[in-house]
Amino acid sequence: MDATALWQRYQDWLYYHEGLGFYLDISRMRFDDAFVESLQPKFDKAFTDMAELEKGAIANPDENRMVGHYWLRNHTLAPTPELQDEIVNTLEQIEVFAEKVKTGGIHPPRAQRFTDIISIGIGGSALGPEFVAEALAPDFPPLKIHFIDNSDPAGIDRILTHLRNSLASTLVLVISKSGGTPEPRNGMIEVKKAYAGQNLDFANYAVAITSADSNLDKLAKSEGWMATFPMYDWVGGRTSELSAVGLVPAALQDIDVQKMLEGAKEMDDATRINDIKKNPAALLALSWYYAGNGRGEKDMVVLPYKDSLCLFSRYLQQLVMESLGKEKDLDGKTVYQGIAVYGNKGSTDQHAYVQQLREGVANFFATFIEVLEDRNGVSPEIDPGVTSGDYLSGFLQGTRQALYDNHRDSITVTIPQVNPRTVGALIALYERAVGFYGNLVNINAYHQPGVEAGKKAAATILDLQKQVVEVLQTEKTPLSLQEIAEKANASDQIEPIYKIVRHLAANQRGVVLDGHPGEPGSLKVSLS
Ligand SMILES: O=P(O)(O)OC[C@H]1O[C@](O)(CO)[C@@H](O)[C@@H]1O
Repeated sequence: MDATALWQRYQDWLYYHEGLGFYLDISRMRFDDAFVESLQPKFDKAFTDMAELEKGAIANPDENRMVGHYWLRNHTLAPTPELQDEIVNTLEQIEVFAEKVKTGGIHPPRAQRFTDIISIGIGGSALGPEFVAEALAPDFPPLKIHFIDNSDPAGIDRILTHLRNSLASTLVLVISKSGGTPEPRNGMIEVKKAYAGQNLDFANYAVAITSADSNLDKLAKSEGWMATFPMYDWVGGRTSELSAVGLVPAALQDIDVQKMLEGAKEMDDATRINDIKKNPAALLALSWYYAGNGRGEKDMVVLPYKDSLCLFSRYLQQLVMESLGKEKDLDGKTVYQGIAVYGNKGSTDQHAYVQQLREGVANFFATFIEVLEDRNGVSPEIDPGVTSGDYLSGFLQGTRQALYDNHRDSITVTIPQVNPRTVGALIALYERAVGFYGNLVNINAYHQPGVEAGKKAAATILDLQKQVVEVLQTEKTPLSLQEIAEKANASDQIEPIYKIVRHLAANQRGVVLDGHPGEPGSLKVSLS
């Protein structure tokens, strides 16, 4: 296509949202009108199903749940007065609590103010708050946030070491919808021990965000934690950023949560329009479908050209891949659906993997996220008449062009500024696009059965570890791996047993390995 035709295509397909100053450009996706027409029936169904979902239909049939994250930013849409009240009341509670903490009305026993937050959670209970903190927290927030989002002891130590002199003024958020996920539980227990180590009563510092009656909820209530905020069963973890999960940490950092909700609501309104061309989420879903033939054949590379948005790709990784990565479709047919997502930020990635994008295997489509405002204030000139922001903008245009010239498609999302409204809008846009795409390919985008398999396997390993230790305690003489396996009634588990004892031996857990490390079969295992 020549430059004139491309310019025309750009104008024909450009979506612009006036209220948000938001643009979506899908002109560099090479679909034609016939393709759009062919998807129209699928979109008709997607629009109808989405409307039903918003009215409270059981859109997550496997878990028998409603899917209501859209109600969080417009409570009047929630299907019952009780739900509507709950949404309004929780938001009010969050704002009142955050204000009191920030102004010292609620303060720790031995300090005038809370200065820091440790936020403990994983997956949807971490990625949104991490993304939003990076994107929107002021340079000098009233409370500085630190995240424990794993069961990595060294990672936990790092945070606790940084905070060892300010633990007495650090508020702990424990975020877990189910209240039973092992990683946040481990983090919470370790952090609790650190407080006890400084003679601080953890309950005076801890806040739970979880579902009613979960183990975490019960613990928080029985120990009299500072506060608890609810997670609802109709909000999935990966769409929970605009529930208490994201709003509590955001409000504590002085991020305008009302504006985030406002931006999301405006985007929700825009993505409720039943016309593909006038609906930015439909345009995204259409582009994804086109790129990967509705089978996820191409990866989504997300390139925000703004440092503060660098966690957007990680956030989207869960939203897209946990939602769309499914073995079975809604009819029980094996489909192996999904779209792989990765990315970091431009132009940094130009000096990392863009080489492959431009010239290597063409198994992706790019999404550029462009921010019109370079910085708050005037930029100095780097060269006569040129700023670093001009460079960044040029790099984006250049990479987009270079990819297109080599038959690599791209989408460009443009926002005027990184602010609470535009971030709320981006979150809402992708939530809806994922919902539409799930519908187009006929999968349940709201469950995650695959994650359970890994969790069960991990639990089995921990049970096996207990058995192995019992065998070693009973036997008292060095044993081969084979002997341990037989005595533990786990003859088919020699390799996991080897990994268990090697890990214990590496961590001063009283296990000794004799023999050549490179020949695991020769090892004798005993307790020291
Ligand atoms: O908030 P929870 O219940 O601790 O779950 C954390 C994450 O674990 C998952 O259930 C599975 O990884 C995610 O969907 C969720 O965001």
